[in-house]
Amino acid sequence: MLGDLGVTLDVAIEITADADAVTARLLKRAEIEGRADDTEPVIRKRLEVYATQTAPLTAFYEGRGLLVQVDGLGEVAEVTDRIVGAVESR
Ligand SMILES: Nc1ncnc2c1ncn2[C@@H]1O[C@H](COP(=O)(O)OP(=O)(O)O)[C@@H](O)[C@H]1O
Repeated sequence: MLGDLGVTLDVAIEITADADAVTARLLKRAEIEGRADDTEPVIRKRLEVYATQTAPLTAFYEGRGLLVQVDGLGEVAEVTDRIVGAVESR
């Protein structure tokens, strides 16, 4: 699809964070924003779907030498700096 647009992919960034940290973030969002889908069973299901359907894609990008993993734990500003660093290193 990108090829049709004459665009090449420089990097694919995978932001990693363990399930407990992600669950805690979403439960906090539930408190703040009251999102009905931020309940523990729904979060667990979303993480399962990610693991089975989306995470396997990383092997595709890794095989092409495009994958960079960024640690998603820490303050938003720290994670942002890591992502910017990963993009700039390409
Ligand atoms: N580094 C972080 N530290 C703490 N909370 C975070 C961090 N990154 C994102 N969040 C919070 O986690 C929640 C989900 O993040 P978001 O990226 O919006 O997820 P979604 O993929 O559901 O859109 C949001 O409330 C966001 O503010």
